[in-house]
Amino acid sequence: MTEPAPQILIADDEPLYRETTAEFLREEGFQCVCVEDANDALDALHNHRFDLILSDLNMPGNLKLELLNEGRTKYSDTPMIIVTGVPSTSSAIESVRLGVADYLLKPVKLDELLVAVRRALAHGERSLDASGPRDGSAGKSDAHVAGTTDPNDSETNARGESTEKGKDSFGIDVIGQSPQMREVMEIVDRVAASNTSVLITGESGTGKEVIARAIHRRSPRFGRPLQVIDCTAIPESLFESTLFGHVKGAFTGAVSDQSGLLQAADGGTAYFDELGELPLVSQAKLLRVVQEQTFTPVGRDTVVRVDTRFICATNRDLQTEVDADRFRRDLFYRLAVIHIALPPLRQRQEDIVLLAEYFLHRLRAPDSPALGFSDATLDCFRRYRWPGNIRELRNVVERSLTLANGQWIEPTDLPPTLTTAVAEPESQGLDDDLAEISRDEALDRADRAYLDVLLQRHGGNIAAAARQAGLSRQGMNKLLKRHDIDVAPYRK
Ligand SMILES: Nc1ncnc2c1ncn2[C@@H]1O[C@H](COP(=O)(O)OP(=O)(O)OP(=O)(O)O)[C@@H](O)[C@H]1O
Repeated sequence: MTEPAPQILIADDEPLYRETTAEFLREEGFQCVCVEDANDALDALHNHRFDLILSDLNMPGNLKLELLNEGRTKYSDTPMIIVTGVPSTSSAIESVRLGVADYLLKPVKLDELLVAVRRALAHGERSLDASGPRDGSAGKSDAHVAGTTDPNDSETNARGESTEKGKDSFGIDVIGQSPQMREVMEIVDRVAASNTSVLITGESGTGKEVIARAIHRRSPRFGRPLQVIDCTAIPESLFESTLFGHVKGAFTGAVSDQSGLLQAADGGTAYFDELGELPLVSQAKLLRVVQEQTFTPVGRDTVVRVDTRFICATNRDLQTEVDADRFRRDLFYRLAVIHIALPPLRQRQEDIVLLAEYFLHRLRAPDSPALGFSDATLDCFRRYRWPGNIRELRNVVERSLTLANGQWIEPTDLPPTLTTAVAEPESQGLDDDLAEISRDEALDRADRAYLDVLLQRHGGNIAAAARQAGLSRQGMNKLLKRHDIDVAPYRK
């Protein structure tokens, strides 16, 4: 017997969009019902069970996002995809808070829409079939949604996912159309369901955490926490108590029993950020957990068993670290079963403008005069080297939105360091003898020259330089260390 075609409710006040979407989805084997405003949509939902709601935001009867609110509360089993031509940060956040399956921007490419529809439907089925996520958020869909309740929430969200302060929490997970990113996403889709350890490498700001979250969201572990563990933030002496927990009195200052971060990741995913910075002593302790999925809290003599998937990230070349005996070979092989190498943004030309537009739509205040980027600005974006990668691009867009007072964001609205670097390629430290050196060396020189200009501009102020470069302070410190740059002379 053939399965009945999934039924989709399309709510949109643009007749052309509504009808072409319905026609396309019907050709793909779905049944569609079209309505032109939120009231009709709510009536339809009241009278009929749909498998998916595809809804515009700006349409009659939806001024206060009534359809979104009621759709997600009364009909929470029915996944919902928002397709909007007028995105706003608040509506995106509200959509994410309410657990929409996807938040797409018009014009939507039909193949993208199809992927989103299939994914939402698949998840909707899973939510109904399964007993539901262990945290009780049954019925909510995942797909492209980060599931963050508050963009500034630095603790854990409703599903127990740790979220990092200041991270992109709009809800869309991975933006990218370049062949490299398509390949990455294919791996993500293939590995998500398994328990295999994944190592993600790439320069700072290339989206390693975004990819880790994408894997977690597509895995059966979704609904359980994704616990972010920043290896640089744990002092060697506190590694065991932080990760494994301790009992009261185990050491001076242990005033009560405390469970560790790995306990919090039980059933879910542990994301070890900056793995390459982990001291050898701590590496040995981590190896045991990865191998045996057990650990002993400090001061206890019984072991605790956990069921955790390990995803690790680093911007170091771990193989080189292994060869130099700075990283344990056995741990490396355990953790790098699957290796995802994220290319720097400058090597994903197709994604630069896409991401810039994405951030513009996401960050733009409703009353901002800026509608888009001028051609000259897009040209700068394409030619710039983006040492801080996607994080830097996001910061540049955010800054330019604050400065822009016309319809188009112009190069004058961009940070001067960016326009200068684009205008004077020689200031990037590239010599005539380029052909004589390796590409890595050329990129290294450019990076050093960039840091030199940056530190001069900011008088050696690391925090300000990091902000400008779109790096975290820690990331900047690491970069300076890698290039052996002393900031003291810049401060004079
Ligand atoms: N493909 C993407 N689509 C949309 N946003 C992205 C993408 N990749 C990265 N970002 C955004 O760029 C910023 C940096 O991403 P992320 O923190 O994942 O990078 P990272 O490689 O883990 O950085 P670090 O090495 O410094 O920890 C975040 O705001 C993130 O949301």
